[in-house]
Amino acid sequence: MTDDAHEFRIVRRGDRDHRIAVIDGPNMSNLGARSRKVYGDVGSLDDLKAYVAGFGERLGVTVENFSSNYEGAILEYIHESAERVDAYIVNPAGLTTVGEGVRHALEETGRPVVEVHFSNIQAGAGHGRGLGGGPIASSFTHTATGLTMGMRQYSYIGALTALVAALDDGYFLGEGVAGD
Ligand SMILES: O=C1C[C@@](O)(C(=O)O)C[C@@H](O)[C@@H]1O
Repeated sequence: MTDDAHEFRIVRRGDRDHRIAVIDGPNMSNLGARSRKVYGDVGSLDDLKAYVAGFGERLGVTVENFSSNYEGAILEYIHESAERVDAYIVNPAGLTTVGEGVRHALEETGRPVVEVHFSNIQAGAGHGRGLGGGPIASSFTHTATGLTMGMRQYSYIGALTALVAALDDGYFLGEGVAGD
């Protein structure tokens, strides 16, 4: 197969350069040294950031990466970025079950928020794409716009692609419902 066989063509219904913030929470800075079984072969958090930003470029949007091991730093980033970004993708990582402050800050931006995880955090113990120890309950999902998980780094690509389609779709984000 040629490289071309692995490319896919991107056709968007809009052409606006949306700005999408991708936030990685505590422990993601250690990505290169984490469990291969759960996190796959991404070499480092910087590699992940470059991969997601590069995909954003191909989609015609701007990806703004932010990561921190400190909850307060994540809160301050959300507060100061809310005016300029169109949507958030967040891997709450170590804050997944306890991140009420971050969840609330994201909710208060009024922007779409897609939660992402490498693993399927709801999978049972022994599931190939789960965390190993069995399911955990995210405190983010109940106010998120959407969720992608269980597909390692591709969860981010799924979130980004769906968000761009949604941002291009005036009905999705507006008051109206398609068909109104
Ligand atoms: O750090 C992480 C990463 C994670 O959010 C994931 O991407 O699968 C899953 C969380 O349970 C864990 O604490």
